[in-house]
Amino acid sequence: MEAIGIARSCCSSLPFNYISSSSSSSISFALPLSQVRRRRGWNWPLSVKTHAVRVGPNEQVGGLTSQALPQQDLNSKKEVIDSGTNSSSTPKEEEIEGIEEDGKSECRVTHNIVFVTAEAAPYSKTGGLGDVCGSLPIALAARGHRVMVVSPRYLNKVSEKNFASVCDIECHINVKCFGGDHEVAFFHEYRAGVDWVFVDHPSYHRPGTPYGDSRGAFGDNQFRFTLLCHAACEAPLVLPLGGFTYGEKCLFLVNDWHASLVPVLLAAKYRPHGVYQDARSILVIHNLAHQGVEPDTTYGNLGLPSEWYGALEWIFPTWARTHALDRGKAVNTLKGAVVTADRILTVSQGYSWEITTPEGGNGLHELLSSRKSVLNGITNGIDVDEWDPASDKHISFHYSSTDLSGKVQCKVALQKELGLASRPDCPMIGFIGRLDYQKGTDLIWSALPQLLQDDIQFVMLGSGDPNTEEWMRASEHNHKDKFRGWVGFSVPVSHRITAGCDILLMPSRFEPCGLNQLYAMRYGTVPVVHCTGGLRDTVENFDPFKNNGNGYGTGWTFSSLTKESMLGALQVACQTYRERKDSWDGLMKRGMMRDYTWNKAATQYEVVFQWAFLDPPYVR
Ligand SMILES: Nc1ncnc2c1ncn2[C@@H]1O[C@H](COP(=O)(O)OP(=O)(O)O[C@H]2O[C@H](CO)[C@@H](O)[C@H](O)[C@H]2O)[C@@H](O)[C@H]1O
Repeated sequence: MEAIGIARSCCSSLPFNYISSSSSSSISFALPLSQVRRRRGWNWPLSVKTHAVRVGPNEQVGGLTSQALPQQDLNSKKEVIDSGTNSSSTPKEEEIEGIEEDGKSECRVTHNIVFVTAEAAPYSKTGGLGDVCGSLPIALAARGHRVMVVSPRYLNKVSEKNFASVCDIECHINVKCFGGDHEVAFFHEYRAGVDWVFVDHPSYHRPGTPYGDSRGAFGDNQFRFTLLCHAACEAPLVLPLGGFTYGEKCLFLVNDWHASLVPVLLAAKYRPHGVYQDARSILVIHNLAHQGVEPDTTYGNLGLPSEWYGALEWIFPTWARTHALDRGKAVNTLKGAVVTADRILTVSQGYSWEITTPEGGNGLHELLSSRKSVLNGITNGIDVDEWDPASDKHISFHYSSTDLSGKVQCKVALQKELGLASRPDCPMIGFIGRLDYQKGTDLIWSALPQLLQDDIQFVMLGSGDPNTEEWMRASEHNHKDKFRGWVGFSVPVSHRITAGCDILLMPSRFEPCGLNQLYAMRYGTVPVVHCTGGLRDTVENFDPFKNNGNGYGTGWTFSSLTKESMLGALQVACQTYRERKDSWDGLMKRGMMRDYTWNKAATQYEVVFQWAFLDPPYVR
């Protein structure tokens, strides 16, 4: 094990690779963030005033090393931070983009990165989390980082084939939680430069999605994802992937509540014993609406020391309690990560602000606001190979921004597939997504009768809320000539809808980033979206007069979230489609020509990685 020194007080202790900061006004240099953290008044004792610091060079065991930042990099980094931040603000995305030029090729400072996630496509996917954790690791590996993704090995009849090339590496560990020892095994595949590691346990082998089945969420999800987190903490220490472990100096990227115990475990279980002193963790929030909240009596099951209860403690407000004797006491897994992670990221900049407001914070806005100094947003990229209209294997005709002729052929093929009249000139609107309150499908439900009075075709693909599924089936029955409701989950159909439609509708109540509007724009399908979160950040509202009358924008954003404003935006979009072909062409082409690559986002992640290593890790 490497040399670790336990330290001096916060104020004086800086890891050896810090540069002098006495004249800096930047918070990152003037005040170690762990100290800022301690001043926020969170609900546990603040008495521990020391933390571990590295006292010597930290050689890695693995092949690619996490190096100490070269002095020259630190200087340029300092400039980036100092130039755009005042003493209390978070570095902005523009600043993150400011050093993007540097990152076009391979990254100069590489890390051992461990993604922890409940989903990673193509092995498992119920939504955007799977997409992101299936692509971003590959983009980071291509830039020189050593990357591992740790996720459960879900086996149901449908998903088994997704894990066909994954091998048992015959490494078993016992996880102590839920009152016993639970043996988990590790499976592995090295693909696209990434170590895909799967945690195997009988609780991951059952019909349904990763989270539930037709009867609702699985009752033991807290147990299943507790296992995942414990196993993910062990993986870098015990798995000799390619002959070498990742070792202790790694960077955990923990995604959503399912992975949120990882930073708590690092702080509560490992660091007090001298392990993972040089590791960092970044919480990536894809959706704050799900926080992994369970009764407080379950805390003892999590394998955490009792004195860390405060990190997860969660008291429901009075109005949210179920009866007079309900004291509202719970444990909130995501909150634990918000408290203990070294940095926090969301999947768009707009959403990173929204979650600090009472409207968007799902009860965590005050805590998140208190961590603004380590909170950033980076807009997701997309897998531009999987989603490429010029080569997509799921569509019969191909096209590009320079030759759009295949697009209308895709539309006619889709109309045929769905049994709708083949009408190349009829505006075709699509919706793809989870049938969930978040996605605003209730708005579509209430607006459909009015919408279908117009001469349009409308196709919805989705699964989720049973009532909405039933409504989709009934609407298809009642509007056979205009509406199709495809209930289920089908990636090929989602590609064909994205290619075949003219307009993609996304009336999301909130949208941390949103991927479908990005796919749509890449396919020349014009998004009409509620102006929120990542939708606001990524869809530029159409203005025919801007740009010397040549037009500006890639779609329509409507606000407020009402049936009327949504119908209004759709009406304008359909009218433009019918009457302004030149404007429509401009909208399509501008959307198709944008840069959606993960490489762009990956360079921004790298800046945040550097910031994470500039501060000492979280210790209580
Ligand atoms: N029935 C179906 N059949 C086939 N494919 C389907 C489908 N339903 C959904 N999909 C696919 O699942 C993905 C959903 O992407 P979203 O961005 O809408 O993610 P979601 O809300 O799940 O995730 C959260 O995480 C992502 C990633 O960070 C954020 O973009 C988002 O805002 C946040 O809510 C897309 O690839 C979509 O095509």
